[in-house]
Amino acid sequence: LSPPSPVYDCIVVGAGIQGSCAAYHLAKNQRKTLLLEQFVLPHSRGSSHGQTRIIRKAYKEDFYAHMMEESYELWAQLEKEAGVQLCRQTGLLLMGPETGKDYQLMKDAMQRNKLPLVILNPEEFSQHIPNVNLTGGDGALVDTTAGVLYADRALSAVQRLFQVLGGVIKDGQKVTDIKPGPVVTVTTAAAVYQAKSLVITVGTWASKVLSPIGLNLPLQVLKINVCYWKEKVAGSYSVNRRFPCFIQLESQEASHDIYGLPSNEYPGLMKVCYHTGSETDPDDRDGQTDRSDVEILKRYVSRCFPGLVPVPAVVESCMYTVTPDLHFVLDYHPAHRNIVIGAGFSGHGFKFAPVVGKVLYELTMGQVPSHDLSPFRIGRFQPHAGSAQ
Ligand SMILES: Cc1cc2nc3c(=O)[nH]c(=O)nc-3n(C[C@H](O)[C@H](O)[C@H](O)COP(=O)(O)OP(=O)(O)OC[C@H]3O[C@@H](n4cnc5c(N)ncnc54)[C@H](O)[C@@H]3O)c2cc1C
Ligand SMILES: O=C(O)[C@@H]1CCCC=N1
Repeated sequence: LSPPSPVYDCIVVGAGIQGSCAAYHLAKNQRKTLLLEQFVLPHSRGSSHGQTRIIRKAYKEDFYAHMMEESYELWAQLEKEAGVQLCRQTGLLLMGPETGKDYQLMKDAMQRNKLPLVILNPEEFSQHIPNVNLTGGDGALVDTTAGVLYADRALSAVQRLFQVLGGVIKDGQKVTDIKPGPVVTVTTAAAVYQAKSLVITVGTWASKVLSPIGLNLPLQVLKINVCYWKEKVAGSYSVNRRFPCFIQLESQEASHDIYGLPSNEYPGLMKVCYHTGSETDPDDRDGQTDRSDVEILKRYVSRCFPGLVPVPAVVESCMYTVTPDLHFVLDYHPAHRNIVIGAGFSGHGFKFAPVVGKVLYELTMGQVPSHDLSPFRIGRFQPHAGSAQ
């Protein structure tokens, strides 16, 4: 007979970057914590895999800019604790119609928040960034604080730190049942676990996990084709030459943003992606084969990045979980205050993970969260539901 499982202070379901960061903060604050993951780690079936993500303070909403102030500090602390480099500063080039709403809002917010930025006029642009064609009428600015986050490395570093702090990870254990109560009971195929509180951070599986416990959120799951493009001259868009990350707003080709990161993980290949995709079931991601976004990217790359071969050399897959307003969900379950949810990261959540982990920990402890969580409340979808302060 195996000994009964202990009652944990907290169980975190889902070991992507958000759940792993929440687990890390719990363990750091002496909470006896279990992190459950359905797949054997590491895996590439969710949203946190792949080698790179953009980190930036350039946001049109002040609340994101404020959260990023702390997130940068927490990433630096994690780098120190883990003894590995997780961020590399390259700057972020933002391009978009000078008179367009998004470009103006972003520029205004950066100036309002006194973020370091450099505005480039067309002459300065072609002098400093000769291998990109700036569209006529587009403004260009650089968020100099921005750069590349090493995603896979960050995820394994956080999970390792969590274990060093005494946390327990059980992978290959899909949670199949959650019984709410003062002590929450969580069932996997292998075992039954109990905890005083539960954090649910299951990425694109959120609807599947939350609806059996009475919560239906308006989340859409999108498959993203992650495209890498070959440099005609190897190294011309390389991180080693400090080529910046970029975001293109309102391009001629696309109704959604296009973004890219310098060549890095696959030398000679630059990552350029479309910030949307086609709806999918997370358990059948590879069954979604729509590539209309790649056609949009080919036209954009051909026009604006003349130093790249305008056909992707590598296409990988990832998924977004998108809310109607593109803001996250960080809140208590409306009916169970000891169940805390982090979901709907809408394709831009990685850079916030240390601060998301911290506020999920604070909600679990019933503490006043260190950031205003009103933009992230479940009640914005369900006006009568209760929510975080
Ligand atoms: C192509 C792409 C580019 C992106 N670019 C950026 C960027 O530049 N900057 C940025 O900040 N963000 C970016 N993002 C967004 C960012 O990567 C995500 O917001 C973040 O990774 C979401 O993490 P998560 O932990 O919520 O989800 P996930 O990483 O998917 O983690 C959820 C985990 O829960 C597990 N799980 C699910 N159901 C169960 C269950 N029943 N039992 C046990 N475990 C379960 C899953 O297997 C998974 O491991 C990008 C995302 C993609 C896809
Ligand atoms: O979050 C980010 O910075 C990137 C780039 C813009 C679109 C989504 N992810």
